[in-house]
Amino acid sequence: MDSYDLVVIGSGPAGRRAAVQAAKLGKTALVIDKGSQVGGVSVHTGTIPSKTLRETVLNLTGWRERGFYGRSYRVKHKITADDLRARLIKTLDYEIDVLEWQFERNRVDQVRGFAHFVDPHTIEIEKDTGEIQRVHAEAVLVSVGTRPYRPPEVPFDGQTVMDSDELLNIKSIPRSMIVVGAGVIGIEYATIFSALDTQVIVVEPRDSMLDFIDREIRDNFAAQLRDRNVKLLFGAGADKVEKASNGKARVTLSNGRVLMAESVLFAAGRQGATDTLNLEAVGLKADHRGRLKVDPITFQTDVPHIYAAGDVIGFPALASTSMEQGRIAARHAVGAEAQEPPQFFPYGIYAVPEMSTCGMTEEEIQERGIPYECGVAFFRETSRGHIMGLQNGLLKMIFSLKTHRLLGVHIVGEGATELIHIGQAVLNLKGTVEYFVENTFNYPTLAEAYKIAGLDASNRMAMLESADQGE
Ligand SMILES: Cc1cc2nc3c(=O)[nH]c(=O)nc-3n(C[C@H](O)[C@H](O)[C@H](O)COP(=O)(O)OP(=O)(O)OC[C@H]3O[C@@H](n4cnc5c(N)ncnc54)[C@H](O)[C@@H]3O)c2cc1C
Ligand SMILES: NC(=O)c1ccc[n+]([C@@H]2O[C@H](COP(=O)([O-])OP(=O)(O)OC[C@H]3O[C@@H](n4cnc5c(N)ncnc54)[C@H](O)[C@@H]3O)[C@@H](O)[C@H]2O)c1
Repeated sequence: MDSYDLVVIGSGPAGRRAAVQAAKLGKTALVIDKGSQVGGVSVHTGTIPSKTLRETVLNLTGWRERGFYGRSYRVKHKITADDLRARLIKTLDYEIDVLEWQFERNRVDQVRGFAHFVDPHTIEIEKDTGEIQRVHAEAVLVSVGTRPYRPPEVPFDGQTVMDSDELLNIKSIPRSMIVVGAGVIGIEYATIFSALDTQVIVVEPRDSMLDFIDREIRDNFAAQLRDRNVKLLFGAGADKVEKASNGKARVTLSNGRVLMAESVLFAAGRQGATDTLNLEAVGLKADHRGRLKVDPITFQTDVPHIYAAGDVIGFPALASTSMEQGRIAARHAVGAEAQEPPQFFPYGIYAVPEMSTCGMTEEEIQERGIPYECGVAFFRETSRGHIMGLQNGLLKMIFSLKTHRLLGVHIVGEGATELIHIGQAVLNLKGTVEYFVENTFNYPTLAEAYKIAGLDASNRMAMLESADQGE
């Protein structure tokens, strides 16, 4: 039986970072994945396909140019599902090639097959060929990720009623779509399809969406969606999803309302892929959503040499954070020094328009009773915004009145997911409003919005401080 310092189950962002990190430290590492190619959900059905699809849609529709040329401007008329897939295939091939090469040059071994535990140090792999292989592991990283939640009563058929994996293989672009669930997946795809002129209705049982985002940013985002006729139906969930005799999909809401559309995207959450790991053999148990509990600093499960990282441990369930978790877990597993995960990480929502956030929202700051002031800049105030024809886009920063430190940065609009990193750096380096006031930014750029928002906040903070001194 082959023996490894680290055996990784799942080749998504957490698994691959962990394996490469262990190999860089001179350890032997094996990655097992049941998929036919490396990369995990991130490469095959999640992050990369959805972001490639978004980019294709923005390019082919001419979305970014409509501020200048009007809402009817199109780069390509009659966009087809094949148009959307063409770029996807090329991008995925490239991603897989890069990953394969990374494993090769770092001497990370790979096996394709289903893995499950036999005992705490032995893992059995069932290969496609039917062959069974067992390996010994000094340490194990469980990074098996999640799969879409598919209730048995929903009649999934991959075309009329689909989950987010199946959406990537649609034969034609639907004229209308009901999106069940206003989580990140639902909202990203709802807005991407709306940009393709699909009439979209979003259904969500809660009274609002994406509550972890600052309310002012969420409200601005929702107003932009409503302005282009995306229907946001909150406060009633989908009770029943059916295929009607006319070939369309029918969704009955918990308040009795009935909706009909050409297609339904069912995006009501995801389920950890732990059910086939035979966790009983190692004395571990997943929760009702298939997730594993870990130590938040070391990523050890209750069995010290078995680690878990990535979506299988739950929030924040991002490719970005999964990679860092995997790296930290691998360092700890092989006895190398590992830093704690950083306090502030960014969250990027690649909707149309995009949003990004880092640090505390205004609501959280109010709850904690911290005295604060906000600074806001609209992209249309920047020269770069004029050049790009931007009519929307907003950057908001929140500062402590006492220490002047940046507490949170929140952006909606073009480039939000790139711009956020300036705010993230200042946050993690404990910077203050003075950083934005005293530094020069490239001109013309959208990053200038930081300067404008910093000045906005600083002016009001100075006013409040001079009033306090006068009292
Ligand atoms: C539609 C969508 C869009 C997303 N967009 C973004 C985004 O823009 N930005 C972002 O940061 N994140 C995004 N995410 C989240 C991101 O994809 C995940 O956070 C990330 O993929 C999690 O990585 P992971 O390492 O946990 O493993 P995953 O990527 O989930 O991969 C797990 C792997 O484990 C394998 N596996 C499972 N069970 C077994 C077994 N028993 N034996 C062998 N192999 C097994 C699977 O085949 C799979 O390859 C998105 C997700 C989805 C679904
Ligand atoms: N850009 C990104 O970073 C990105 C993009 C996509 C996904 N992700 C990750 O993937 C994970 C999963 O995303 P998700 O959107 O599937 O899950 P989610 O759990 O965040 O959202 C599911 C939504 O469906 C709703 N819902 C549940 N039952 C419903 C019903 N019967 N009718 C209507 N709505 C219902 C829930 O209230 C919830 O709002 C997230 O945690 C996210 O971190 C990240």
